[in-house]
Amino acid sequence: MAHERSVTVLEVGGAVVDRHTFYAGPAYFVIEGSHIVRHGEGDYEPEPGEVVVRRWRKRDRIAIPGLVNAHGHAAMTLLRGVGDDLPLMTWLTERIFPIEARLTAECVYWGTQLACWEMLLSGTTAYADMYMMMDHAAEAAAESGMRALLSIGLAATEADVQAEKLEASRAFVQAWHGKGDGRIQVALGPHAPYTCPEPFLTQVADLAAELGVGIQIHLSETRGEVDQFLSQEGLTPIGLAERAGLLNLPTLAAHCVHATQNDIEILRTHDVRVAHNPQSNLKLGSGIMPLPDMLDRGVTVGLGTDGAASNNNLDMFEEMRLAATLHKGVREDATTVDAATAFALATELGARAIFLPENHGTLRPGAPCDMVLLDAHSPHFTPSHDLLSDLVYAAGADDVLDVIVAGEWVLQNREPTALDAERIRFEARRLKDLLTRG
Ligand SMILES: CSC[C@H]1O[C@@H](n2cnc3c(O)ncnc32)[C@H](O)[C@@H]1O
Ligand SMILES: [Zn+2]
Repeated sequence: MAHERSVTVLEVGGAVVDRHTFYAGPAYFVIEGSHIVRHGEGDYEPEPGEVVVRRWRKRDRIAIPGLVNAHGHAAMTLLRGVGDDLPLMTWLTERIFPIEARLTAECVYWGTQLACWEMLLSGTTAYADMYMMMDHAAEAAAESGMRALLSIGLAATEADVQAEKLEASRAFVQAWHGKGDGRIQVALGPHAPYTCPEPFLTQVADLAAELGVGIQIHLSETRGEVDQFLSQEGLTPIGLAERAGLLNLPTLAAHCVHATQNDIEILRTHDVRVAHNPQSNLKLGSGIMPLPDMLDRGVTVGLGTDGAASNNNLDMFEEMRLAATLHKGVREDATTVDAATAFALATELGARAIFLPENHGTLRPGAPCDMVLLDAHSPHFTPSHDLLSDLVYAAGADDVLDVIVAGEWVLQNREPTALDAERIRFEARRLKDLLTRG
């Protein structure tokens, strides 16, 4: 007799398992605990030993893997609309840093809850976040049910402040790495070479090696940054990060807009993961990252929104579509970054970029059940010639109805199950008034 296993069966009207495998019509998934064990076309047929304990009938839904936001600053949702239409350095130093100096722990907590709510509503199940007062961000992330890679953003030029920040990062790793049934992961977060002197970057690398965690950093975001390092150090910011020893750790580098061909070789050699943030880079006037070159050279790239004050939303459907269209225009070649590639950037490759294990960002057997259910009756899927095309070029956040993470429903009919949307709205408005008063 076959060993009995309790399973949940989910029946859907269509599904994308990964960029290569999809069902244009009825399909089913068999879920055991938090993981997918198999999927198939049509109606569910039990296999020996399977005891169906729950059956979710969702033939009016299309299942896709949860989207992965590979770079952001979650609590900046409270700063949405602050300093629009300015270049990065003016935006940061004249508008963002002064208002961030007024942020409190409750701003970070409610700003992160607001970000999680917004991300769930647009089909994101995992995200990377670098910010301040991160214990409060971690608490909010854990409560949301999402997966998150979290880092305290480190920016310090004085030795005593640097030492203090390193100790805070050590404590944060000890408190949160692996928490929430493994959904919360921690990395060290040196903000950028222009806010962290090289010896400090090396200290961060040494601490990451000691603690067994990775790194998130901003690199080569603007031409001005690259020119500054070339003239002062004779190296690009990516070259400097390599010299400082950072790239020997698992590293997630945000932006890399002005990466040179030599920089791309450095990224490839060290298997650095890159977060491409096309909307933020355009809005801040930073430029366009050489995505096709990176992909051709085998660099792992994910997509990110960056913070809500430079995007100005956290919608990964928009990033996916922009990544697919922007580079076609730049190269004057409609075959560049096709729909399957754009979809992979927002799912499977994004998961690799933020160091999630094998199979994350897919609905393959063995993958965690991190799934988004879209409205199959939406005009965007009516009629459907090609599901991947519909997802990348037509669909949007409004098509998201339900979100499941690790087999648990975290959004049901567009209502979060673990977050209190009304309270988040109330607190966000109250805190905005506090932040901007007198
Ligand atoms: C020290 S916590 C993180 C820090 O990063 C700032 N930030 C937000 N967006 C960007 C960006 O595109 N480039 C560089 N820094 C950015 C954020 O405001 C925090 O101060
Ligand atoms: Zn950033």
